[in-house]
Amino acid sequence: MDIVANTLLAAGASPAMIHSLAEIPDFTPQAQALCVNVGTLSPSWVPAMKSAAELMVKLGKPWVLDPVAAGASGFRLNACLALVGVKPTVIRGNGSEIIALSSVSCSIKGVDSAHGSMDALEAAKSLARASGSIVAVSGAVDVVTDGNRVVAAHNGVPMMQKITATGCAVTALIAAFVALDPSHPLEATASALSVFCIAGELGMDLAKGPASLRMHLIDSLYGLDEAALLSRVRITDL
Ligand SMILES: Nc1ncnc2c1ncn2[C@@H]1O[C@H](COP(=O)(O)OP(=O)(O)OP(=O)(O)O)[C@@H](O)[C@H]1O
Ligand SMILES: Cc1ncsc1CCO
Ligand SMILES: [Mg+2]
Repeated sequence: MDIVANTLLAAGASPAMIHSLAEIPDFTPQAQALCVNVGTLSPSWVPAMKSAAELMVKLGKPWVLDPVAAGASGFRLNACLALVGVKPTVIRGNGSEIIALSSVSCSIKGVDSAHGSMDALEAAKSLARASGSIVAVSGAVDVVTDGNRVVAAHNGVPMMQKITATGCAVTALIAAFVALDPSHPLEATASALSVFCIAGELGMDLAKGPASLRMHLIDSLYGLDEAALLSRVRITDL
């Protein structure tokens, strides 16, 4: 929750971390986008997540799902599948999570991925077609698809995997980007992944290891300007 909220603040967005079902009717209509993250899921949170997602759909606003460790337990997988049924605008996971959600058999080793993003490309396309969501798979190359078109975002550094919840943070950043451009969710998703990964590259130039990268990534995101972005961004069609 810390790195997610601070990533959003550094990017100029305004985070609010909400769990209680009692607050959904008052709070959700004020949000321009919703990010649902099942990382530390407990049973009482599931109705709040579903209710918030349903309200966003009713209001015609975007919502984004991070299916953390989706295949690691039946409880998580069922909760994630129920949330996919509420039509997320975007689903962003690592390779193992997208493969699990797409019902292709796979082995899970916890919240980290045992699969590269390219291993999950076909799973991502079929999940996008079945759900109607944009599906993004993070990894050395981030892939984003609507089920037909596939784009790849090539920025980032491997050390980002050594900071917990960089994936969660970039999912929240995707929600912020989709809020600004709701009619282009694929482009907004690829852009958010690129921006976050370029901040990682700039941060890595100053970092000594994961803890200082975490700090420098957030500082670099805060200070990122158009010139640095345009000189580094690498998004291609696949
Ligand atoms: N090998 C890599 N090279 C470059 N960038 C990477 C690499 N691996 C991950 N990233 C970037 O790190 C960020 C987190 O992606 P990752 O796939 O590790 O998410 P995740 O497994 O869901 O992480 P978490 O569960 O800790 O939140 C993404 O922005 C991704 O682009
Ligand atoms: C380590 C961890 N456990 C539950 S959520 C989370 C953050 C990375 O997804
Ligand atoms: Mg994750």
